[in-house]
Amino acid sequence: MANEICIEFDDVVAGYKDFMILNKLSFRARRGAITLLLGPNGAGKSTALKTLFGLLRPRQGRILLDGEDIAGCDQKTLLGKGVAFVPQGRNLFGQLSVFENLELGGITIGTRQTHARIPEVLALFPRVKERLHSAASSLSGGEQKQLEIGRALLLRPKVILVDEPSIGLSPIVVQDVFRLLRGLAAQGTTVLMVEQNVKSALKISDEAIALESGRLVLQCPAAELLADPHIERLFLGGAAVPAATDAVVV
Ligand SMILES: Nc1ncnc2c1ncn2[C@@H]1O[C@H](COP(=O)(O)OP(=O)(O)OP(=O)(O)O)[C@@H](O)[C@H]1O
Repeated sequence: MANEICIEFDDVVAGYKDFMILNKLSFRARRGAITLLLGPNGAGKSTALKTLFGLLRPRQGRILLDGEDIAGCDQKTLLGKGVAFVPQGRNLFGQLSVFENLELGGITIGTRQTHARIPEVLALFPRVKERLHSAASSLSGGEQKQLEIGRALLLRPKVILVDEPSIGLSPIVVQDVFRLLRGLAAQGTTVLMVEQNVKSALKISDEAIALESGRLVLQCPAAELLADPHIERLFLGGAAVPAATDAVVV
């Protein structure tokens, strides 16, 4: 199971209006692993997640989920297939309570099932649980991010897409969020993450994928990239590729 491919991008071209951001992007992500998307600003990392979640329709190429082409499916269909997305920034209904936000996360599975699953999600987040009837906006930034992830987990997704979860969080809280993602992966959830906090994210990731101008420039084990003394160069917009020994350089 550890080496099964869960997600595959195969020559995906996608963008906004006539401006293509992903230029024949191909990569694979293993089931139960954390795959980290890296690269300079504007490389297309968030666009890759959005395209996978059906927010952009690919102009070309295939996106396979467990071997099935899901390119162009809408979000409801994707949620039904077990794909959840935690976008960048704040995505809660601030005036609604924690509980009400969780209820909205279960809209596709019905009230009964949602209510049955809320306790299992809250068990992961004791601090959020204590604030169940408070307005979501009154939670700390870290608690809000945990609630967003919890809302996504209500659907018991097999794939979770997480875009820059550490933004605005203190280093300790970031570690909590990362530990949670690590725990989900250990239970078999496939995690695809974009994160600017590169070194911390590599420490909890299994695989690193670097994009540049919407193309794959490097795929290698996260630990190898972390050990590379030239790692910084990848994130300063240059085309430099570190000399990780097992790296697949495209
Ligand atoms: N809604 C949009 N309409 C038009 N262009 C967009 C839109 N969203 C993103 N872009 C452009 O697409 C390019 C890739 O953006 P994307 O957010 O995927 O990059 P990224 O690799 O995630 O970068 P960052 O690290 O800065 O978040 C950028 O040039 C961006 O300006």
